[in-house]
Amino acid sequence: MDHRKKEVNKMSFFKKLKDKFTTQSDSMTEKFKEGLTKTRDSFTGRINDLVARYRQVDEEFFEELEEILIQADVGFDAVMKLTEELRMEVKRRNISDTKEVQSVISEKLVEIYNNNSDRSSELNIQAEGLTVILFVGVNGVGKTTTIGKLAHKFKEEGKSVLLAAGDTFRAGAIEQLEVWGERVGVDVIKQAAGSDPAAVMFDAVQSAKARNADILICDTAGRLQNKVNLMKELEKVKRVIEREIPGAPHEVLLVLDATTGQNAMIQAKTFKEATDVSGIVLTKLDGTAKGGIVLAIRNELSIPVKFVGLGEKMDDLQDFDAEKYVYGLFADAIEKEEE
Ligand SMILES: Nc1nc2c(ncn2[C@@H]2O[C@H](COP(=O)(O)OP(=O)(O)OP(=O)(O)O)[C@@H](O)[C@H]2O)c(=O)[nH]1
Repeated sequence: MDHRKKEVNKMSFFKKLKDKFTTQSDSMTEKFKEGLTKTRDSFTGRINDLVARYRQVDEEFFEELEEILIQADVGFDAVMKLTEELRMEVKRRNISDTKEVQSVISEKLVEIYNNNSDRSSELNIQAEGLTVILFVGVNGVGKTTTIGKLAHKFKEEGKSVLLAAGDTFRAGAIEQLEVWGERVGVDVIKQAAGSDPAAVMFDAVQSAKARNADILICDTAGRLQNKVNLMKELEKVKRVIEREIPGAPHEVLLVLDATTGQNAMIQAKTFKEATDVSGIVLTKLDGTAKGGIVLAIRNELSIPVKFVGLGEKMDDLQDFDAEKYVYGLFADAIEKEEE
């Protein structure tokens, strides 16, 4: 009986993920696997190597593991939390074989992500009436591309979408948004460069209401140099939107570039102080070997990652899902897991 119980316990998290994600091929899971190739090759490759070198789970093993996790941008606090829980779990389940630990690591990564915030990863979309989504973030992180991809996603779902060119500050920002609008087939509400972003938002909300649009996605300027100005501008924009539609904006999404590591964390902290960020979009996760940043963000900021950018194509913006993410990280080992 005891033995059987152990076998059930050993029906590892890897096996669970394998059953869930490989029995029926799901294009979203494949995207996570593909998009996380760089991280998998380095981070997971190093974990495999660690497991191969250590037969026993001892203190040195944990120390090396901590280093690997920190180098993958998981973030110091999250790493400490993770390894502390791992130590307990290894004791509790009486695990001595390092191979088994890999699956427990993946399980703990999901737990740490999912337990860390009461806010869900799902977008707050209104069942009826207009949903307003405000995008914030510094220039160059992929904000415009993400707005375009998200507009495409909503259109595919049959929703009517409108874009607001609220970045009136950066040269070319309005035109760039228009290019995306044309590509996706949605209209862009704009004014001349240099005009008041709050006035653009007012127009955009009026148009969205007049057209009975489902979703209004608003771009904003990403000036960070002066936090007080940033704060004032975002407050004003939000006030105008809220006055027209009580309860809006329904989401304030901060776009961060995963390849910038600690810089992204600093930006996130500044924006969090400037405005009430409801979710993060982490772009270019496919372009970094340090995909652990997803966990650092969740752990240090307690803001859910709502979307991740896993490539440059229109359908490369994916809803974030912790299990799919971990599957992407450990895909090779999970697929090899025995039946
Ligand atoms: N590989 C990859 N590239 C991305 C992703 N998201 C955006 N990019 C690319 O990043 C570059 C910058 O994106 P843009 O949307 O143009 O961003 P930007 O105009 O520099 O700045 P903002 O719009 O102000 O953020 C573009 O070449 C995008 O194709 C992603 O998830 N993966």
